[in-house]
Amino acid sequence: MKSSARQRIERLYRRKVPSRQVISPDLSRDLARLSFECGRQLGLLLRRDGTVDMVLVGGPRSLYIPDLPKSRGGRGRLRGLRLVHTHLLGEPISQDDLMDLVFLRLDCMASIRVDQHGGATDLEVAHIMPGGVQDRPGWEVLPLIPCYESDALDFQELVQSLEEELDRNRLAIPADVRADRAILVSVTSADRETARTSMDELVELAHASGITAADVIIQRQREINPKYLIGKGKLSEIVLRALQCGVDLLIFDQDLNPSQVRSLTDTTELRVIDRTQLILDIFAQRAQSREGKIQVEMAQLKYLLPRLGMKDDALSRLTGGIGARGPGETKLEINRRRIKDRISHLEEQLRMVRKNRTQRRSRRLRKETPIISIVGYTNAGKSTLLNTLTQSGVFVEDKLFATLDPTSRRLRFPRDFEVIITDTVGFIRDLPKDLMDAFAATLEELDDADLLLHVVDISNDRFEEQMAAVDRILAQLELTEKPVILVFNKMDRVDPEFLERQLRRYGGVAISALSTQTLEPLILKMQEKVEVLMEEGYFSASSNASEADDETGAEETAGDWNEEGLEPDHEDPENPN
Ligand SMILES: Nc1nc2c(ncn2[C@@H]2O[C@H](COP(=O)(O)OP(=O)(O)OP(=O)(O)O)[C@@H](O)[C@H]2O)c(=O)[nH]1
Ligand SMILES: [Mg+2]
Repeated sequence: MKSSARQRIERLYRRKVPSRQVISPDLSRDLARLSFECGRQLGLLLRRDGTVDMVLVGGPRSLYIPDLPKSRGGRGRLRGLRLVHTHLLGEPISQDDLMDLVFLRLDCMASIRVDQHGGATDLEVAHIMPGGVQDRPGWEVLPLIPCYESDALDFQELVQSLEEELDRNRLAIPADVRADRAILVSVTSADRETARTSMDELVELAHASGITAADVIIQRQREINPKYLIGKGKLSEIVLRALQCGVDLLIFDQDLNPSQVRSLTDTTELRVIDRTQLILDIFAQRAQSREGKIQVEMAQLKYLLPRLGMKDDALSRLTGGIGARGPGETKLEINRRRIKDRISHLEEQLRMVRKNRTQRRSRRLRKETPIISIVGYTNAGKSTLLNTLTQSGVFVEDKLFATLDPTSRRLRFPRDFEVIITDTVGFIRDLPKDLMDAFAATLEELDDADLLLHVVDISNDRFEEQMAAVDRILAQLELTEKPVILVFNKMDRVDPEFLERQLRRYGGVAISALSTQTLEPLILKMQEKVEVLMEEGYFSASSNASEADDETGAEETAGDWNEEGLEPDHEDPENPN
């Protein structure tokens, strides 16, 4: 470019537009002329007060906007900058222009059409639509205005009404809810039904983490480009929705690799987390025991590690997690070295916690008390069942993952023998590999279980899928050899005929964990199973058991064995927990 042209372009920085105008007629004329002479698009990023923030020089057909500094105000706000640029071929506002309008949350995007003599003909202005109407684009392109009349459009009024409407949208939501809202996004090649199902679960997971879904966007595409994951057009829709809902958090149903997170956060300027991180967040909120907490922190750190080494700001957004519950406090604190040190420290602690537990457990094993463990998909009603069975105050809540730590209680059967019954954390489909360890640790107790109660929420439309997910995880944990009672819970919520059909098909017992009266068949079945196990000598491995056998002749009748064999335990004050 000639140096005279360069000088003239630089002088644009000194220009100022009256604050009521998008652009003044004389500045649009000068911009058109200069742009025509260099054969390049020129653009001005203008502040609200009409001063020039940045002068942009493009090619004949395009303009590249560099990274803008982080914007004020954050969510639900316009950036306070507008872009006015030239279109040398007299072309209308383009798709790219509209994308920039949305991604940069500009006050407005304007183009000056330049004719073949370098004259400024018309001004075209587009702005975001704060209202968000279904199936309508999130922007509006205003009718052309002749450039010499460009001062007729009241820019100040336009911006004010846009911001007012955005504020209204935002303020319509109570303040305490506002902070914890997100747009849930799924980008998938799966069929509609699968995508929907998975999304429903993500909504539930978000709920369990205390987050409301402001909107749900499912993008099905045949092929997924791993680099961009999602097309620019769709992404702009998401950014618009976020702006319209006053939300700054996106939760993806797919696991995102580090570079996907980076490119998404960079483009959208929103916080982006994936399903794994959401589950980790839930684990972090719910973990009670020392081991649970250690496991969750380890999983969080392991998730973080490969994501280090990206730009600082992206990292802080990443480690900020949902409510800054991530493991890191400040940017500086986080580096690979420290994280690795922390992980080995945690591993060491974990070894110690486990050793203690093994000792505790072997004490318990010697006592010969059968252990029954309740397993099942999350929200199936496991804790409720344990509660009702034992009248104990185990934490029950209508959220996914209400339980993260196994809770044990003693239960005395009608025939007066005792078992230990343990609750477990809910299983979930597609548990990410990295979470499997944390999850398995909370389930290690299951190794000791003599009998599993597989609780199924029969009132859930997808109970079969959930049963399969649980079976899969049991197989992964190598627990398939254990005897299982299939328990169809929430029978109060389904049609009796339907229930009958399922019972015929799968076997098992139906209950409503909420009501003690319905539990009898289950209790009888448990009793029966435990007795069978006892008859099979299931508990006679240790020396204690053979002593008991000698004294009571357990081989003859299980009843005798029950009456006397476990007697000492009834008074044993030791809490198995
Ligand atoms: N209608 C009905 N609701 C039930 C029944 N059993 C449990 N629920 C409800 O289901 C929800 C989940 O119960 P929980 O016992 O917390 O489920 P959970 O399997 O322990 O869940 P996680 O610990 O999160 O895996 C609660 O709102 C219970 O009140 C039932 O028999 N009938
Ligand atoms: Mg529970």
